[in-house]
Amino acid sequence: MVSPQQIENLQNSFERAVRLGGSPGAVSTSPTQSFMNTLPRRVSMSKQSKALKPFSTGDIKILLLENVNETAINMFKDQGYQVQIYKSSLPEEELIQMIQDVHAIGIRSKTKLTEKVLKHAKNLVAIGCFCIGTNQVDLDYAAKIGVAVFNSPFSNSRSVAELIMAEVVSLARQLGDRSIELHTGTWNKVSARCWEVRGKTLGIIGYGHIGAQLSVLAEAFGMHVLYYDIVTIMALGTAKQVSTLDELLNKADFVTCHVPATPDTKNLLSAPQFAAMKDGSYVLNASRGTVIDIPALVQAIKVGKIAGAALDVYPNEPAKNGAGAYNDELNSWTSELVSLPNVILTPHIGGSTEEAQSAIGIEVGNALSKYINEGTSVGSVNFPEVSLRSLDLDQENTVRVLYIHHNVPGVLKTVTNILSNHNIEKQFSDSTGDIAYLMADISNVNQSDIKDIYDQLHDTEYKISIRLLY
Ligand SMILES: NC(=O)c1ccc[n+]([C@@H]2O[C@H](COP(=O)([O-])OP(=O)(O)OC[C@H]3O[C@@H](n4cnc5c(N)ncnc54)[C@H](O)[C@@H]3O)[C@@H](O)[C@H]2O)c1
Ligand SMILES: O=C(O)CC[C@@H](O)C(=O)O
Repeated sequence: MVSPQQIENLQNSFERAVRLGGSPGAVSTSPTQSFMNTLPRRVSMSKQSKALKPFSTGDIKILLLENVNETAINMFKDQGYQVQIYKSSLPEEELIQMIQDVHAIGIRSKTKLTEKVLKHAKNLVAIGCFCIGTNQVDLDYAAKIGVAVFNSPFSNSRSVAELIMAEVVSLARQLGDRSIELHTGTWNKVSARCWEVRGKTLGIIGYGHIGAQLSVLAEAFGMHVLYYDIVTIMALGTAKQVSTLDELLNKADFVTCHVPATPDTKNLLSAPQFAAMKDGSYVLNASRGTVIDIPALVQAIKVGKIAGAALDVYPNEPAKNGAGAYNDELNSWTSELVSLPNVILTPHIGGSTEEAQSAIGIEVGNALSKYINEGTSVGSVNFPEVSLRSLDLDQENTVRVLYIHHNVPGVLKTVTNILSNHNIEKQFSDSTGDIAYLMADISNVNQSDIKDIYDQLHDTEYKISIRLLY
């Protein structure tokens, strides 16, 4: 039960935050309604935590592109952030304009956050990829300018695995072709080269979140599962890891790709790999468009080596939905591909289910909010993962220092010197490559000290960016 006194204490702490407003890098505000709604949960903890809610959240600008789910939109709006929403991605020039003054940007797989684009982001602290893949972001450059990138590593894995299973059955039964024929009035009741999947072998390239999930579903269909991965991974069920890609290609009836887009996976399946596959086998790709050499696949289908394919991803994909968007201008081989029999083409919908999108919205929305409000970088894909336990409610005049810097000797000594007039209650520092991130809670800080601390940290040689939260 929350006592009136407890609530009053909490409100007082926010009023104090409002009074501290105007310090560099952070201004304060009263708590938002959503935050107040969580009061009973927060204050019933045995040791009362002071949730940092340091900014004037009304000043935080978030740009959301590519139809990011409403779970995230609502979360940001509830916190009082200014949220700008677009259903599609933006052309580069427009993106450069829009990114200039936002504090966070949320994207999916289409928006390319290149060095050229990120150079124009003056206030950006975080990027949320509302998906699994992060190859659309220049992660190293983002880290170099102190921008943390978050994603949702497995919220849509099941959706992709289910789609692949559906496609395995559909390819085996030539379902796409039968459906198109009937839509145009042709009755074509055939069984030639239509198969059950029971007893057939599924070859999974990349046995991560999706590959492993798929393995379980395939075995439930009575399939044998082989997988190839660059690391040794424990098999689920009776699946077997093979030691070479060729072994998998030689033995599988269906080959499906679930690897990230990396230089090593570019054209992982090309003419030699199709040649190594069994006659009449099938190819599926719901990973990234660069993983399969599509012109080589077209050839392998034309000569009858490959009996069908299901593709969800392409080297170039349209920026938005619409008729005529998928054409030869986008990828020169489009007309040839669409004219082939038993080829299922989907518009990058592997992770597009209500369940997945809603879960991704919550996960990435939470990660961005925690990073903006508290500096917690846990889950970041390009940044040291740093977190400190919350401040206690009764910790007056405590400031959280977030200091991102180049990972060179002597920096911590300099920073500790600057903070040494105050009590460093706790601190945590970690580094990844050249980027290091220090989080420290310092107490006994008067309002008048804050600007001074900020200025001194700002003048340090190896700083990348600083935020002070209170
Ligand atoms: N179509 C969609 O809508 C959709 C949805 C989600 C994910 N994806 C894509 O699927 C990819 C895989 O997703 P995941 O969640 O399973 O990723 P994951 O990171 O959990 O698993 C990837 C696996 O691939 C392995 N791997 C990496 N390079 C390899 C190589 N050269 N050869 C063999 N194995 C290699 C890794 O060791 C890892 O086990 C993502 O990177 C993303 O690009 C697409
Ligand atoms: O939703 C998207 O745009 C991307 C889905 C998928 O490719 C992912 O990486 O999670």
